[in-house]
Amino acid sequence: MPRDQIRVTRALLSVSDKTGLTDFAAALIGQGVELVSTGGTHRALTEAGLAVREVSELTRFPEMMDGRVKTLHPAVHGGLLAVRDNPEHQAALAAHGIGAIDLLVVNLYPFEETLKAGKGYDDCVENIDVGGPAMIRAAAKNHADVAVVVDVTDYAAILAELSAQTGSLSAATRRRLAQKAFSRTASYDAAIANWLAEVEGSEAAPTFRALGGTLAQSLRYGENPHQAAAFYRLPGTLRPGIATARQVQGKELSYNNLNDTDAAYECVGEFDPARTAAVAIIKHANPCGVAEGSSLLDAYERALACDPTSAFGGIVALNRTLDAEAARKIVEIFTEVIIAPDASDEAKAIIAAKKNLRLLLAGGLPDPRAKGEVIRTVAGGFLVQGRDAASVDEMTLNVVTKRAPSEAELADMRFAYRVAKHVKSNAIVYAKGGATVGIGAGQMSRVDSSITAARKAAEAAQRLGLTESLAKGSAVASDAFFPFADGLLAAAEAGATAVIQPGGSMRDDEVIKAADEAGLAMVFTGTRHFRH
Ligand SMILES: NC(=O)c1ncn([C@@H]2O[C@H](COP(=O)(O)O)[C@@H](O)[C@H]2O)c1NC=O
Repeated sequence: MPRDQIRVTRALLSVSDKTGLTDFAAALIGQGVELVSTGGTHRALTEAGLAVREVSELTRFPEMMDGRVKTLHPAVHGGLLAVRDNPEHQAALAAHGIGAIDLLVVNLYPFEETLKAGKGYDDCVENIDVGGPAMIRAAAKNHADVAVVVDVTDYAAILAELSAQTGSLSAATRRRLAQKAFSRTASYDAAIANWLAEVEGSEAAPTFRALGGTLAQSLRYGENPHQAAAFYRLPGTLRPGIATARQVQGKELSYNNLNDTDAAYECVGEFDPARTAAVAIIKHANPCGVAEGSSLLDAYERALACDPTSAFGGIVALNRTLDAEAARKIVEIFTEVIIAPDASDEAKAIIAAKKNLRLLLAGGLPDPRAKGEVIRTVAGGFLVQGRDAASVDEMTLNVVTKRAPSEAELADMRFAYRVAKHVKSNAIVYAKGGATVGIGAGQMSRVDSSITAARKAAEAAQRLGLTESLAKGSAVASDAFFPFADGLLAAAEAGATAVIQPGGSMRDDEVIKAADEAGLAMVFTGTRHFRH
């Protein structure tokens, strides 16, 4: 186990982000610490009137090759890696005139920021730090004798400890700093590896997978209060979504809010704002109402009508700039989160009256066709797959029944299939006139989802004082094939006249026959939209 206290007598500072640097360095000098630093850091410190040696004095080499080589030298790495109570290491230091370094302060070239700024290939390559991670890893390995600081937010705590412990840092602090240092270099390298994979187009299953992120938000708890949780942002994400959205107002977001808002925004992203206004209302990551409309207000009212009971306490996602009319209507019922590309000032003022209501502005809509990866953990591992970027607009719809769908039925089929992609399997969606009228989600049997969706459509009609179910004359979408005719017949009984499904069941013939007998028009897409 490392010695408990190490006295800090010499520090090497090499930082790209110079926030808080001069105050920190001045306080270190005040603690009697000798400072060494690299070019730009040295410049900043001397300009502030601080006494600091340049690293080239130690290495007896100038910085060269645009800074690609400045600290990659035994005079630096020997000073970081030497074990203090190892006589051979000490003899090597003495023989080569190398001084030990007790504290390393490094933050890296801003690779992630360069990526985020959308800079080109050459800029990204130039911002891959090599000497910094090498020093960080050396100091972190040798945490028995060396402390390594990689985060400017740690400066204050380090100074407090140095001053409380008369210039020393404890083993516990050094271990904590070493852990953070290795997490930093790992997430940095992950960002680089994933960027290259994106640029070059990676293999489907590379031997090694790097996953790295930066804390976006500590969360009070996870899905349940007894689960710890936090939200991490992947580096370089430019696609608008939950991780890039700006929270304008409202209570702190919870784990469930983040998960549900993600589902809501991905769903509403299916609807091109240049073509139509659209709203998705989500509960427990499933849509409970989705609609297009002549305006956001119209779309919201139609989405809400599908299942207002479930919509209570839901997440509302809109595909256009939130306007005052829609905002006024949305705040009439309890809503957890609203997410939109933007909001008018009037809409913001209306939402502001509800202090707890979270308003997130994402700056744009996620492109549902954009390639990307989705990752989920399983016990002891994680699963990686491409995002479901398939769109019904690009599918060939094969009419398999005697009756071909009408134009209106085709439009409803497409709408229903677009929504079904975002409903947990087994997914059944009834839609009419560009609005869902009944959704069955997450049932273990497809026929149960059909029945649930039909019940929802009947209840929606009752609420409106109508005698006929809203499913009457609707199109029904199924995310995967009907294995038997029963689910399809349940839909026909509920009043659907048109069916869209991938097809591909061993019993497709039976299902098609049942559809013909019920007078339905049915199309096969050939593409499944499972979502588990
Ligand atoms: N090549 C090297 O030997 C090297 N040593 C340190 N750096 C980085 O240079 C930056 C600081 O440079 P400056 O002090 O010149 O502003 C730090 O982000 C540090 O991680 C290096 N740069 C890149 O690899």
